Amino acid sequence: MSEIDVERAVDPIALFGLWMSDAEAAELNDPNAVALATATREGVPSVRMVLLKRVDELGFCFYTNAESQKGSELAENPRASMCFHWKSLRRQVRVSGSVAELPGEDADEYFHSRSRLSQLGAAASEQSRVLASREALVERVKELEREFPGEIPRPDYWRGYVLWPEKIEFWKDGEGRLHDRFLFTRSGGVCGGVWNKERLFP
Ligand SMILES: Cc1cc2nc3c(=O)[nH]c(=O)nc-3n(C[C@H](O)[C@H](O)[C@H](O)COP(=O)(O)O)c2cc1C
Repeated sequence: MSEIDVERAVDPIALFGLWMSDAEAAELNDPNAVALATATREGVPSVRMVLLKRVDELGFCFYTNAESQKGSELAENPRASMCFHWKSLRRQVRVSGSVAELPGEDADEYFHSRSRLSQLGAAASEQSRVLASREALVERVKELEREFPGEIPRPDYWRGYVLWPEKIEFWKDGEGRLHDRFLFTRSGGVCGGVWNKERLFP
């Protein structure tokens, strides 16, 4: 991707797609890994990695346990921020906005597209709660294997989320710390809207 493309870009979602393709070609693993920051109602922040599974007209989609720390925080404060860092490309993308749950059918489809082992692991995990021992987790997986020899039902707490971007910032390493930064800000309501683009000091 050339400099000119970043400078000329008017659609941040399309630009993100191009950068993600570059990352898929360049990164050793998990180019879709992203730091997801959430906060409590009082604004106490927390951050962890998740995998971005899709970007579409609704926004940036990921899947997790609704009863985890992030799930609880999103339930009480449905706003979040994401930060991608592709080391091999020396690029960063930050995204922030409001978060909504995806429909159950969407979560069903993705849950059942995963390997049986991943489905068992998700069903067995009371994510973010205290676990007495590793053996207890392995035993829980074995129980579920016996209970569900066929399809494993998606646990109700296993859900998809979509971050509706209000701001997307692209950062690209430059010589002598003269990095390029472009901030796209959406205006004009929750459906569609218009992107405004500004260059920022590095
Ligand atoms: C590269 C990477 C990708 C991850 N992807 C996910 C994911 O897609 N969904 C998820 O629930 N946890 C994922 N995790 C685990 C989370 O970082 C975290 O440990 C877990 O979700 C519990 O977070 P919480 O207690 O803040 O809710 C991933 C971890 C790493 C290192």
